[in-house]
Amino acid sequence: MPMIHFHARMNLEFASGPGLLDVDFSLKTGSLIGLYGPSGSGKTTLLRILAGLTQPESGRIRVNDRFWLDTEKHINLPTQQRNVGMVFQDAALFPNMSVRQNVEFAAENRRDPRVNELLELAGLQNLADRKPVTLSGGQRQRVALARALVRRPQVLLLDEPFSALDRVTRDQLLNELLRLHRKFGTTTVLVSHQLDEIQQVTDTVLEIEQGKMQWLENKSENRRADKQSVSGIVTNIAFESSKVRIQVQLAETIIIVEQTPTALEWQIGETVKLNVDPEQFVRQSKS
Ligand SMILES: Nc1ncnc2c1ncn2[C@@H]1O[C@H](COP(=O)(O)OP(=O)(O)OP(=O)(O)O)[C@@H](O)[C@H]1O
Repeated sequence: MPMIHFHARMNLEFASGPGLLDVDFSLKTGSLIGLYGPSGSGKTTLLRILAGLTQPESGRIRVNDRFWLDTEKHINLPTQQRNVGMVFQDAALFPNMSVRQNVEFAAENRRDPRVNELLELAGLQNLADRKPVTLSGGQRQRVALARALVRRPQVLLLDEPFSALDRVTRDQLLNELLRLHRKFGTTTVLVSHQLDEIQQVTDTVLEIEQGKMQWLENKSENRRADKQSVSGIVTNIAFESSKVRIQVQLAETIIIVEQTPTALEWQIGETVKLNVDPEQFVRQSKS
């Protein structure tokens, strides 16, 4: 079965002091995995090692039959030869090029039919002639995703690509990511420090903390089971700059739910159902 094997050890300066990044995992080619962990735990470093942007003290990366890295044998393929696509939090698009030109520029051949296919799949046809400066953050990230996929990468690396976006846009883009993944089957690593974001697209989650890893598959099942559906009445809606704080009265508890203004569908006095996840809500006792 086509697999990716990754093993790397590297000394890092964590916030708490020096420590070792020590990661060893295998995944099936074509899978979508989440890489989850707190800030400074080693997620970006792991992606950089995969991409060939950082070299660990020791390690081995095998993608199907090809070694990208083998420190014992002094193999270390440069990034250009690793065939990875990358999307970061802030899409660095070429400002002087249109959306179409940005995607074409990344393609091996400007006339590759994949350019049009991706513009269409990412919902960018109507924006194809616009310059990045005229796009919203979500639209820019769509262009970045299309650009990363146009070269048919073997591995797609996504480093918190949607974390600067509002929740509604983020959810939309996560759905689009899932659709693109199902269509192309590109092996994808999605980094986030928000577990709920990752769990929207995959149950296969690698947790990394202070450079040490563990698989979270079972924990994610448990977390889902933890959620409870409860009914409550909306008792107050307060608009703040970029969000809405909605107060929902349950039997014994008042819960504050934060939403973006565009997602607001509730009215005061309405009975609503909440899927309660303790990490998503600020609980307040009834006074
Ligand atoms: N080349 C390096 N040498 C030594 N230490 C490093 C190196 N690169 C990063 N670090 C340190 O390793 C730790 C992990 O960094 P990394 O960027 O991988 O974390 P992260 O999990 O991606 O964090 P965030 O979610 O904030 O982006 C940090 O404390 C960082 O300062």
